[in-house]
Amino acid sequence: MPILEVKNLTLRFGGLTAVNNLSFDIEENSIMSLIGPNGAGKTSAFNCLTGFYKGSEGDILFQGRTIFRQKPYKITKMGMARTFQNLRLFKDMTVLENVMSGMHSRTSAGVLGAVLRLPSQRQEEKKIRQVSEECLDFVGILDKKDRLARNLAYGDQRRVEWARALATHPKLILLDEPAAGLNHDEKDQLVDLIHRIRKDLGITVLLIEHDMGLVMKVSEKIVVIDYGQKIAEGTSEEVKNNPRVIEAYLGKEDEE
Ligand SMILES: Nc1ncnc2c1ncn2[C@@H]1O[C@H](COP(=O)(O)OP(=O)(O)OP(=O)(O)O)[C@@H](O)[C@H]1O
Repeated sequence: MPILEVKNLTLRFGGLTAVNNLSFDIEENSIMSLIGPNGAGKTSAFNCLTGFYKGSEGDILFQGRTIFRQKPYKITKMGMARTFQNLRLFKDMTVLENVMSGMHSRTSAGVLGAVLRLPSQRQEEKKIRQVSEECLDFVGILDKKDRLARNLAYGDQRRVEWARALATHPKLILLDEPAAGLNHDEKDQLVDLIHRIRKDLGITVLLIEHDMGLVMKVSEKIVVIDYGQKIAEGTSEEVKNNPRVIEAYLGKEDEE
């Protein structure tokens, strides 16, 4: 059963059509990648899925319910989490505080409880801390939880972002270029992490990624877009040998 159904999604910026009549499904508990040359519309499509951009036309169903043009926090609450191409950490907060901050959209004790430090609030805070530590352990940086985010190496800062997204207990996680800036070993660890996110946590993964080695290693399905339109869809083998995909990539390289 698909966890996400994108139906004829179109996004226009004035005269420019960034996403053009795009349709695809993501099966529950699978790993899928959205790829395409620079400027193909991948991030724009991601932003529509997560509510950061409001699509112009089409529909997006998450677990059978429409999320088209919904607010980002509502979509997070429904069980979709994302990371960003550019890190968005609170650099002067600790690693643990950064992860805990991601869970506040899901708390229930309310503002009054927070101000008065009611027992219910303290209980909830304890739970948030525990889950955040579990997520930091999962991504392999629990030992760095009390360090300021700004003092972490770049690869570890990326891990904080992943932990923060995982802490919201998503059903679907969207990773926007998770391998960008990582070294060879870190990329290998990322491949392992993506597999564990699906296998151990039962979370469906959608990624945008330029690193084709990584995409080919983890994806069960790949959707390729160019100029906002889907040009191919299939397994790594199918996509790799598709003449339209080869042309889209080589054509763009020639232009550069
Ligand atoms: N906020 C915006 N306003 C106007 N045009 C935009 C906006 N965001 C993206 N675009 C345009 O939409 C098109 C698709 O851009 P997008 O960033 O989605 O591509 P991409 O596939 O994610 O590229 P990359 O791989 O380089 O990140 C581009 O032509 C881009 O210039």
